[in-house]
Amino acid sequence: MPPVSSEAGRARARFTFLGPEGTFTEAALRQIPEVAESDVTPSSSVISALAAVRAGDADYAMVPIENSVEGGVSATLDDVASGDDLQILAEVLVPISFVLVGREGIGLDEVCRITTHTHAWAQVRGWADAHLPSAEFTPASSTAAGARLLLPQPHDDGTAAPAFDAAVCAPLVAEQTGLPVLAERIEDTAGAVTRFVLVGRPGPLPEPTGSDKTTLTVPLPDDHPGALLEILEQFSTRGINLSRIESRPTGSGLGQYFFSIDLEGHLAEERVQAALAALHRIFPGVRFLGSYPRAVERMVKVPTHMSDAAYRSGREWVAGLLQR
Ligand SMILES: O=C(O)C(=O)Cc1ccccc1
Repeated sequence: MPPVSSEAGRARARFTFLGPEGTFTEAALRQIPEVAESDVTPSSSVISALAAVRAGDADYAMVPIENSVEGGVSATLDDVASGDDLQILAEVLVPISFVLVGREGIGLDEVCRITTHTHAWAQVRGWADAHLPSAEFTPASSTAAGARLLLPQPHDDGTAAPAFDAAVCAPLVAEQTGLPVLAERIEDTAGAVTRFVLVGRPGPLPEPTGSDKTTLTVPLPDDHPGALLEILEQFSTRGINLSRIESRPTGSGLGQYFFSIDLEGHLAEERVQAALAALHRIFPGVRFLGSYPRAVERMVKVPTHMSDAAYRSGREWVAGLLQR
């Protein structure tokens, strides 16, 4: 990422994340070296974390964007697609494994009410169907927030039972809270990975590394036949590979969609600039959400005729023709 910057006059950068302490998002944030020297404050939702950045109450927010099993995190994809512009500065991958923690004194066979984040539930549903078929699920704002609902609440006199019997969360949360672990490694798919992004306000781009991604959203006009094909053509004719493309409803009516796209390349590259300029010509609502290094390095192989040198030489040739 570019050098971490804080608002004028403030010495330390301010980071926020989908909290509370112990979420997978916090594990992602702790992978950013600059965080050790910065102020870190949890947010209670993805939307409030991004709102804090937009309002200038935080400089950066870490939020989940995509899971290898469950797909896109709609709260993030939708929020960055509208409102004041934001910019992705880095991506982080976190391997995901879940435990089931219980409220004090409960056994696995007594669990009737489970809470966790919807993305966690989607990844343990098979295990829950097999082991706790009649348990009822209630969504929580995050895995760690769900687990904390099993602790005696500050206003309790100790007689009220928690509203839930068990929660699905990271093993770290069991250590942090002392909640008993009822079952371990309960994910249905071993090796699941969640991708998180560090988001700031628009500013300088991270330097190109040759192993970069660029994220965009493209709203689809409903009177534009072949729109998807036209979007894809801008990338394919310039040899640009897409690593993610998904459609999301805009929320403004049935049939209104935008595409959320990750492509392999950096805005500093001529072929990416050319594709974006063409997209903007056809779909003026296109939104640039940042160019940043891939978490796992994979150098992009650019065909010779799509290289910066080839673009430059084409431009110079045309300029020469005009000067004859
Ligand atoms: O709730 C969390 O801990 C999160 O960070 C969101 C999430 C939930 C499930 C898998 C990955 C991330």
